[in-house]
Amino acid sequence: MSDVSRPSPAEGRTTPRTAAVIPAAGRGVRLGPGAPKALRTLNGTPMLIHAVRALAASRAVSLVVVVAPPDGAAEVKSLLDVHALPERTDFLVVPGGESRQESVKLGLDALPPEYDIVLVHDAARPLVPVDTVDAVIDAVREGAVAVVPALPLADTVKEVEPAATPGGPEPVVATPERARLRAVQTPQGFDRATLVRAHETVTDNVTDDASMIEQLGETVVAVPGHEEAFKVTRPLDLVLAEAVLARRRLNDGF
Ligand SMILES: Nc1ccn([C@@H]2O[C@H](COP(=O)(O)OP(=O)(O)OP(=O)(O)O)[C@@H](O)[C@H]2O)c(=O)n1
Ligand SMILES: C[C@](O)(CO)[C@H](O)COP(=O)(O)O
Repeated sequence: MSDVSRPSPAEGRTTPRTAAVIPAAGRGVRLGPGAPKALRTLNGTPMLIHAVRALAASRAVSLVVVVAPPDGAAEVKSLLDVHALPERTDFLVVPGGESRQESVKLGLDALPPEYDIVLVHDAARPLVPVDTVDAVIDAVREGAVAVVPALPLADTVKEVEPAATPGGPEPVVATPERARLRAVQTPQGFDRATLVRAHETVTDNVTDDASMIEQLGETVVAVPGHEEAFKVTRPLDLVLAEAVLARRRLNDGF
């Protein structure tokens, strides 16, 4: 295991530059038939635009790389052109791949050299609050090589064996201690060089980037996540996302 500390800004370096990679190339099979998930709308605005705005709301993020559905890069570029986005932020669009992991790698490959910190954020988590984004960036700036926002679980979790017949009962084999479990969200934040090394060396299919860092033997730390950073995965999540947006409009007074 290597040392997780890197020189921090306080130790004399200039503040490292931060870019965000937003994988948005998934189909959204669990959401049901329709356009690719990132292009479906919430309160009339594509989910991807909500996610881009959420990341660009952080003053630390100066570049957002959107990884578009493979045949949808032109459509994503025009969406970024027509929706209001902060002028201080640069945007790049690249076509994605077959898996989330491949899409993130394609986004990383497009990053200009001057970025030292990389956030990876699901387009499917359109409502992450800026405070959560900033908490992740701060933890990386303070020296962690990999940071995940995480929440305690409300349900008890069981480990099961596969069912003997599809849809049949699954034998329960273990009940992990819930107090030590966390549900992890995005954006996950990384020292860029470590994340690139992980994507170049880990060949297993994994469901998040931080687990690739764990496979390198590096330390991943968790910071508090946020309920509103939930992932839009199934149809009911769309209802929840619309409700969160309605509450925000009410709170903002318009
Ligand atoms: N080939 C892929 C697959 C997924 N993603 C992105 O990874 C994020 C998390 O994935 P998930 O929620 O599983 O999205 P989908 O793969 O679209 O969902 P499903 O598995 O239901 O098809 C999403 O923003 C999705 O667009 C991606 O960029 N490229
Ligand atoms: C990266 C992630 O959002 C962390 O919880 C999650 O693992 C993505 O999983 P998916 O099945 O690809 O949506």
